[in-house]
Amino acid sequence: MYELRTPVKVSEAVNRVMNHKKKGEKEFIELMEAGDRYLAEDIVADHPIPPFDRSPLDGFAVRSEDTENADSTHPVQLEVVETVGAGHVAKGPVKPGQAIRVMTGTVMPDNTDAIIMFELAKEFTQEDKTYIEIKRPFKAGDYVSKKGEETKQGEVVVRSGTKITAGVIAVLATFGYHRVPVAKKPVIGIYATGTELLEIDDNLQPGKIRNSNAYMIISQIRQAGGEPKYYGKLKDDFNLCYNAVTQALNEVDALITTGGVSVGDFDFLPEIYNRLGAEVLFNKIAMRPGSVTTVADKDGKLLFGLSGNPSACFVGFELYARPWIRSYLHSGKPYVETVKGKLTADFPKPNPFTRFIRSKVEFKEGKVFASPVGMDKSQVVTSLAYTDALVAVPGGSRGYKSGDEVDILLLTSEGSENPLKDPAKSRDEKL
Ligand SMILES: Nc1nc2c(c(=O)[nH]1)N[C@H]1C(S)=C(S)[C@@H](COP(=O)(O)OP(=O)(O)OC[C@H]3O[C@@H](n4cnc5c(N)ncnc54)[C@H](O)[C@@H]3O)O[C@H]1N2
Ligand code: MOO
Ligand SMILES: [Mg+2]
Repeated sequence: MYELRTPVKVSEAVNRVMNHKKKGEKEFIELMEAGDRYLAEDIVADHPIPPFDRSPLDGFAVRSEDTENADSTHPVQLEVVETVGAGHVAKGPVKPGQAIRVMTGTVMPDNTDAIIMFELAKEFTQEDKTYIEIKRPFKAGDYVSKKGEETKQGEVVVRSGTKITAGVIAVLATFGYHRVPVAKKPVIGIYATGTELLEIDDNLQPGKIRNSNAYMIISQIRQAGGEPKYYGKLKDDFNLCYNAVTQALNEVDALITTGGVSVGDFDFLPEIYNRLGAEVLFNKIAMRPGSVTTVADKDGKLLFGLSGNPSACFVGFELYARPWIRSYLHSGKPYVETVKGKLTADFPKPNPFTRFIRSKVEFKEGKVFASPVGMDKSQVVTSLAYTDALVAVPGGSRGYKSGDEVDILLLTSEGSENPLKDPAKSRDEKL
């Protein structure tokens, strides 16, 4: 006899998982290794940017008051007394009637307050001295890049929980972070269960299939920012599975299993959670695929029991494991980002439960479009190759037509601060 399970809504299942979220510790790593990690501290400017008044152009640094009366009929001539490149500091202060030739990035010489770009100054030589002629006045501050105009000292420039992109790396380097405070990656164990599973280099045999889920999950964990620890595959044998799960739990921050979580005679995960005394957060979700997704907590460690069906396994990971991993990484945007967009094809199947249709997203002329990819069944693996979005359609709907507005979950976006909502029925379906 199998137990009757009570399905929870998708949003409720996400909530229950996130009620058990944990924040990873902080660790310091080399800047060169920090790409795609998550900041574990606010980055505060310990100096202004720019750190000094500087020239944003190749030109001449002048005292603006010397140019006050310049016009095309009464040009002003200034003697060029020095040439300074970026990285150098002018030797002396500029006296009335003098100018200094400076390159882009050079600190403003003392007494100068304006920059005249090369193109606006006529240069000439007279008796071994160089002069410039200017035919218009310049104001104090003209073309000067002011100290702190970009960032003031003490400003928070990047918030803790931000994913470290190339741009963040530039900021970290600017402020001298050769060691970067990042959130420690959660170690996520993976076990694939199923007597039918072959290694990927095995030839097919009657009744057997290759284990694709484990490798898919490893990749999903990496993309979410976690550290996968692959333990291999297990035959459907209760004691073998129970011991393996118990052992692995000692070594990981969370454990993902695939398969064996439904109501079949050889689906042992439910009894394993029971025997472990784990708190089962839910064991049925009102969604397809992935209705059997089960999550349990054993002494503060989460066990994600993902379905054996590849598409159900994929979706279960994205909806429940990914936000947990992202919040472990301190991400301020742990949830999957949802946008409104249009379906590009009919999806005539009625939906008793919320359905996540594997899709490919496109942005055209400022609008978002999602095209379902391939067969929409839990068992399917090949359509996953083209999936970068999920179209969420609500339970109880009659099916959808091309052009209908739907919720689109963007799997390659950094994420959202807003928890995933259950998709709402369209207005005409409610009538
Ligand atoms: N009587 C019922 N039967 C089933 C129900 C139900 O409610 N009542 N739910 C169905 C749904 S929905 C799903 S989803 C599956 C879930 O099954 P399990 O999570 O227990 O997974 P398995 O039984 O172990 O395998 C299912 C399927 O997936 C293949 N598989 C398993 N592991 C892998 C892997 N690592 N790589 C690739 N493919 C894998 C396996 O061979 C099976 O074909 O249960 C339904 N049944
Ligand atoms: O629980 Mo399922 O709907 O075939 O994945
Ligand atoms: Mg099963």
